[in-house]
Amino acid sequence: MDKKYLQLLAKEFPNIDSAASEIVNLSAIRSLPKGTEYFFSDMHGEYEAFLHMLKSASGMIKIKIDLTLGKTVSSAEREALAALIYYPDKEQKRLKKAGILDDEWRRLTIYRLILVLEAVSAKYTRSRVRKRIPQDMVYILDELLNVTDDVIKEYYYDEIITTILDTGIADHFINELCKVIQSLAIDSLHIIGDIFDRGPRADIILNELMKMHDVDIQWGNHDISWMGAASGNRALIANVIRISMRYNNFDILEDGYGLNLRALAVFAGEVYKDDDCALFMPQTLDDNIYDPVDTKLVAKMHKAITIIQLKLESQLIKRHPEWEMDGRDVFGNIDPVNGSVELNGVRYELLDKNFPTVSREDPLALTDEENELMTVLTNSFMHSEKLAEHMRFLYSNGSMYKTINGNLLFHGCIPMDENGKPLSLTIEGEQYSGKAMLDKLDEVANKAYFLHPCDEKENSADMLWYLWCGPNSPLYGKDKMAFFERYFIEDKSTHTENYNAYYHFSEQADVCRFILRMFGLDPDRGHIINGHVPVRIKNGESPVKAGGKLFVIDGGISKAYQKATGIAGYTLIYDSHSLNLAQHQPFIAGESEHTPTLSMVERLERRANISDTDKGAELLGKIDDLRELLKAYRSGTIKQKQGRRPNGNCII
Ligand SMILES: O=P(O)(O)OC[C@H]1O[C@](O)(COP(=O)(O)O)[C@@H](O)[C@@H]1O
Ligand SMILES: [Mn+2]
Repeated sequence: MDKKYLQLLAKEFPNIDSAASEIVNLSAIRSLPKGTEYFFSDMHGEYEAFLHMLKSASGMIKIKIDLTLGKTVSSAEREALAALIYYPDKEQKRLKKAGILDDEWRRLTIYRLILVLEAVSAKYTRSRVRKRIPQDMVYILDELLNVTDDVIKEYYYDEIITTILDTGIADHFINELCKVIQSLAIDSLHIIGDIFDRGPRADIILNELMKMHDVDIQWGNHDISWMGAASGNRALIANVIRISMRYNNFDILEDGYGLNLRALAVFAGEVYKDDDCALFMPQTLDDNIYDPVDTKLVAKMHKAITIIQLKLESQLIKRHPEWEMDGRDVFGNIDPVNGSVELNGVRYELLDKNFPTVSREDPLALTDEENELMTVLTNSFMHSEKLAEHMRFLYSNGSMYKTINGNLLFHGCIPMDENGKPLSLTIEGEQYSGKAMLDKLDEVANKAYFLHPCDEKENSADMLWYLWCGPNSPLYGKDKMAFFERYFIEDKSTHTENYNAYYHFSEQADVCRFILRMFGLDPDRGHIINGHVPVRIKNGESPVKAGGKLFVIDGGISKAYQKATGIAGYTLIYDSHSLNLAQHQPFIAGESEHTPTLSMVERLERRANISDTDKGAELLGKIDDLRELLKAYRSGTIKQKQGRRPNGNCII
């Protein structure tokens, strides 16, 4: 082994004792049960429902409460304890008002919470639990959790709880205990894309995700659209604003990201003064709390930004003939004077014929005012600190796909032709397909955001628009995005969007096995986990496909899609025994009981330990390195130093 590397390692483990004891530690960690992984997708800004899923660990905390206290505590009290764990601040305030918060309640509650904490932390190392506990509580909780003698334990508990009550810190202590339970219940979190759009506050979801210890994101088409907007792509800036207007979402833009929409309001109010913009009335799923805007004005803003988007999209399509998207150059084929468009050789009359900013000679050109407006909006996007912070997080914790613990995670599809062969895409002049396509697109996505202004940055950001809606985009996976047709054309046959052949082929286990192998995974053990396509349970569809090789977990957390799916989302939960699906019912704020229906989709042949996970393989690599270091110390190739390892040995 490289001597330089061993010398670096020797700085951390300066002698035989410290290296050997680290080997023992790591080996012990590898033999613990694997932590519980949670998979979510398609949250689409529904922060209240999603936060509830996080806080309750999608029903797993309630299960632990029932297992621990089911025999001695009534079901109403167990439910109340669950509500306290999920919303400790709010619940304590409510109980105080109701006059329930006395010392007896506090004593009982602390005792019960410690039992639940014991249950959720049972499979973690002591050091890992300590890391999740706030500094001022580490000592007390460590003591409480680790007394083993039952007689001493009872006495000890009483003593410590009495002191907590005497010193007046009980309410704070209860609060923190609840948060530690929440935090330990979810070991790692995988988000299979589409955090943004439709629902009210994707920014609040991101704030919450940024607090989690171990989270990864596989970008969805809606996330990439925001990433492209934040990279300065004007078509995508128009797109994210259009979708916000369509759902009457001002709070995320103005309150969440401080993006100023005044210029758009003024422009739309003037240009569409005498137009009621009836086709553009917003759908209101949730009221704006901070920025209520008159819906008639929203409709004007919605139309104004849609027209700009359509012009910019046609410009993009013309700039990139390699995308072969001429068929989507709708504004290139519009007759703004008599109000019609030609699509695939058929001329359609438009439902709205008022186009004050579109000229017959050059329908794709922005007017000076539109151009100015886009400059203002672009500046606003480029200067939002909060948006930049969220985007950096999406980049640092996100990617086009992820392989983890034998599974393959991506939002949309691996684009395929009618014969099930991976389709290729021209990127930077070269053809890519399958895994290589996703790897290349990951690189392009990074260049779009992180390069300084230059042609390469701009072309990369253009590619993010393609990823949003292009026919061979692995994040989109449909032949077209028919939003123009849905606004402007009555004939519903033009509204149809056809899914890529992947969605048909991936129902076959053999195809999934082929894809898993393409990503270097074991097809016997692995699964593909996708979002993007709402699973219509009420029409008899199942999220478990291809004989259990593929899970599609878009169950409609998004309110806009709950009518179609019949439920309110899924969580896939992968613990050391099995893979389970939690099926959620619509979330109603203020109601505490939202325990989902759990069903097991696969039982593991034997309990999985950390040694069976990617982390376990990483630790094994470390153990091998340390063994080499031991050899080097014993042979004298590297000299030992006295002293201990600088910062303890809390690897996991
Ligand atoms: O229902 P909405 O919000 O108008 O969105 C419809 C559009 O969203 C899409 O379904 C893409 O969004 P998803 O990735 O959430 O499916 C398009 O195919 C479709 O044109
Ligand atoms: Mn999607």
